[in-house]
Amino acid sequence: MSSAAIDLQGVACTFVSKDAPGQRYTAVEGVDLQVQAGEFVSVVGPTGCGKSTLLNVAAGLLEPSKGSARIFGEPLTGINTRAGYMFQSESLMPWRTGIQNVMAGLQFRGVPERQAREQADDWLRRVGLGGFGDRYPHQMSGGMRKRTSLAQTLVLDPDIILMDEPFSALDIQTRQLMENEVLQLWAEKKKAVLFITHDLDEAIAMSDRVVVMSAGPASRPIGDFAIDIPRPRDVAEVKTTPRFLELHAAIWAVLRDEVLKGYQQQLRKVA
Ligand SMILES: Nc1ncnc2c1ncn2[C@@H]1O[C@H](COP(=O)(O)OP(=O)(O)OP(=O)(O)O)[C@@H](O)[C@H]1O
Repeated sequence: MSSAAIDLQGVACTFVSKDAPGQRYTAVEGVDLQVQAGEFVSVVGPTGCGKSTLLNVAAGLLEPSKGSARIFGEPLTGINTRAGYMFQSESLMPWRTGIQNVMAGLQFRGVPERQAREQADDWLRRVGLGGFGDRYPHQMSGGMRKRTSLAQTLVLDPDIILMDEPFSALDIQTRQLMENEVLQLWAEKKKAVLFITHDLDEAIAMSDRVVVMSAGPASRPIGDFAIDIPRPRDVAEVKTTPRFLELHAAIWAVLRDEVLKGYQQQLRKVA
């Protein structure tokens, strides 16, 4: 039996179609995807191919219509309690300060207030926000809110981190800083990461493996590339190396047609 951190076998997800409510739409089908403990895996693919759907399956937020999800060898039933999440959208509670946001998950788990505050304070410092814990989300920049979200996720010390385009709303400089910081924090603790992104450069720069999904319907992985660029990496610097460019060309050769198919489908939906 596989003891991968995440092991999706033969996963299919069928929804009632958003465009035609009487019909059903199979977003993903026949998906086998594993993330080993300590491995950083990115999933790329055309818009609407089912990347977030797979993440939701791994999170236990969505039960697959077919197939199975196992977490460290155990069948996943209900919410994946070994995982922490970071989504594209804001996850901070606007009525709580930064530190109160970071503490919330610990308090929910029954950690006493003082201990929770100490751990939250420590994580705020590690993400570069020491001394800013008393700010409310509306008093923070987009980058500070992301850092706070990162602290909120990591303070719970999850074995698996699920990230769905966490930095897409950030400007390019802040984004590169955050990507490097995530890599540094990941290198310290080596959690399993499943990272969803539209951005092939980001996927290659961050990951051990990049999985390419086909265009929908019934998307499935059609490419699986080991990223053999040495670590530690600086996400901006690696993009100029010959190996990065080779990998980029090889992956883009697979991804390009799917992106075009995905784009055509979007146009048909709009027409
Ligand atoms: N709850 C749902 N009900 C109906 N259709 C859904 C539901 N969730 C997802 N879908 C459809 O399944 C497909 C895959 O969606 P998903 O959000 O997983 O794609 P994605 O690859 O993450 O997209 P993007 O790259 O644009 O973020 C889309 O066509 C979407 O409309």
